[in-house]
Amino acid sequence: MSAALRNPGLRLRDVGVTPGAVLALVLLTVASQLAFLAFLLVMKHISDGVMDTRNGATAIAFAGLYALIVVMCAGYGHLRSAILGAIAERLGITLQVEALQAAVRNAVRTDTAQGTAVLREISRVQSFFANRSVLLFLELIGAVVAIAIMFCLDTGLGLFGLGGAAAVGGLGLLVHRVADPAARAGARALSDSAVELSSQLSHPDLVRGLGLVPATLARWQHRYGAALALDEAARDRAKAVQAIEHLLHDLIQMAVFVYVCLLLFEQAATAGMLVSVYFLSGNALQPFSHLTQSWENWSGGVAAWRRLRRVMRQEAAPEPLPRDPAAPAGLLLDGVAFHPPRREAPIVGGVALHLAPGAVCTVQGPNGVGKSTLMRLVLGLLPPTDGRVLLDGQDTLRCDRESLGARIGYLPQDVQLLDDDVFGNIGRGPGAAPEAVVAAARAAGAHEMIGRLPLGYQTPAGHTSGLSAGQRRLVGLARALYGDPALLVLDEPEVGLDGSARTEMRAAVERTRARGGVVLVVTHEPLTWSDVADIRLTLGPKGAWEAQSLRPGAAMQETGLAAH
Ligand SMILES: Nc1ncnc2c1ncn2[C@@H]1O[C@H](COP(=O)(O)OP(=O)(O)OP(=O)(O)O)[C@@H](O)[C@H]1O
Repeated sequence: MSAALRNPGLRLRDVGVTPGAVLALVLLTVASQLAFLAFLLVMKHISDGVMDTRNGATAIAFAGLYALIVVMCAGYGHLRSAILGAIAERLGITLQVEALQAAVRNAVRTDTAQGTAVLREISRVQSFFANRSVLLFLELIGAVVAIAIMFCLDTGLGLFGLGGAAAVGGLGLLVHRVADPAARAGARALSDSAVELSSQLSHPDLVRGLGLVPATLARWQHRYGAALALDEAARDRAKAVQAIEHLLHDLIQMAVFVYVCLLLFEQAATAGMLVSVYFLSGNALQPFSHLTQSWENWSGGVAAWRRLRRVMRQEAAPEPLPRDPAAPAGLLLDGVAFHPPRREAPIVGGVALHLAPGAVCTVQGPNGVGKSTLMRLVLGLLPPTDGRVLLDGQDTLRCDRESLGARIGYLPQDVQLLDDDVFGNIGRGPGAAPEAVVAAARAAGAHEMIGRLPLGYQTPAGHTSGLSAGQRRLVGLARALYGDPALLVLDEPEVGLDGSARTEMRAAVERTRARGGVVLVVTHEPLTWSDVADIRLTLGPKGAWEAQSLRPGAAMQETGLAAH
């Protein structure tokens, strides 16, 4: 597809990672490091000067200074978290709508549910920003400064700091190598067992009706038990290695302490230095003990961000095209083809057909031949691999979706009603004019049925509403007819409807034709529509198609008559 893209690329700046925010984070980290160094100086002065002079007022003043520095450090930390939290929130808000649309386009284009992975990527990037790992590099700078100060104080001390950081970092890497695969396997097994159970529970009638409950539960309990054991073993292993990590950390700090004690005995150090170096070594080691985990979060966050950018670039909304003034009125299928990658033959093979205003066309063919796919191409939900579809000259793919949506009525094969009441479903959202909703319901033959519902038009219609399949179909048809659409697409509309509902539906199609709308009906029952239809489009395997005029003078493009 060569459509120009509306979204050429997602930049970090668009989601709140502005130079100002980055500068604020750097300054806050530098400020908290300086506050930490000030804290060390205070500790040194209390230990060296005040202890010797035993001046109570100075001790109280230093204690006040100490409290101030602690409060400042907490304040800096809080501000940093607030900035990161705001970035994460803005990222979610900015991306959610566009990413959801990209996910839907991806799901329609690839015919898979992989599009939803986009939403997972967003929360992965969000949690990366909300997490301290994002500050890894800034904290490492703090640790390097701490080691440099240790070197300045004493070369041996510096070597202790450097060696300790390497040892803690190395152990962290080892811990990660040992504990991480097990933790992942445990988490995956738990999530798989939950997915399995919920997929079984989404067909409760089938599971209960066929007496599958005990077998389902036994299977799930077995899987869940195994997953739980795996998860617990991984946790135990992680706890054990974490304890070793803490021990090493404490041992290194203790070794530093003993080393400075020895310097103290040789009068090469002071008591103040002893206290300060203890804290300094903690600061030097701390980022290294989380290094592997933080690095993992970094690479995971960056990879998720890259995948997100790729999908959003690939699935960007096509740039709307202006109306083609040369195109005839009605619906024009201009050599529409769909040949997905990795399929030997096309599913839709270059259909060329013009349906003038007021034409009714039935679409038929064996199961799985591509009828619904053709309807999705017509509605602009699926980008064709070749050709285009124009409704009154407007490309149905490269268009403003909202204004085109208002000109289209679509009853899919599997009617989905939204989690709203009957009124909101027919009126396609809140704020619809009541007369237009009732007119659409009457046109669909659904008004009487809705009147018999306990809450009438206010009856909830979502998937837990308890409406019967036929009732849902009638509400779906009323939604399709709402606003007198210029194009009405009905995908196997007769399924599940009784005789009188079918008669109403045919009448609705005839009324649409009479007011100049184009109607496409996918059907396995051509006889039901034979006296209403003007044109018959028959699809065959490997993209073959044939269009046939059923009435003399029915509007159809000549080239559309050729069988491929
Ligand atoms: N986006 C897509 N990518 C790849 N293959 C697709 C895509 N959409 C549909 N298909 C495949 O095209 C084939 C035709 O499916 P379609 O639902 O259009 O058939 P149909 O004629 O409507 O069938 P039925 O009469 O059973 O409803 C199926 O094998 C389907 O998996």
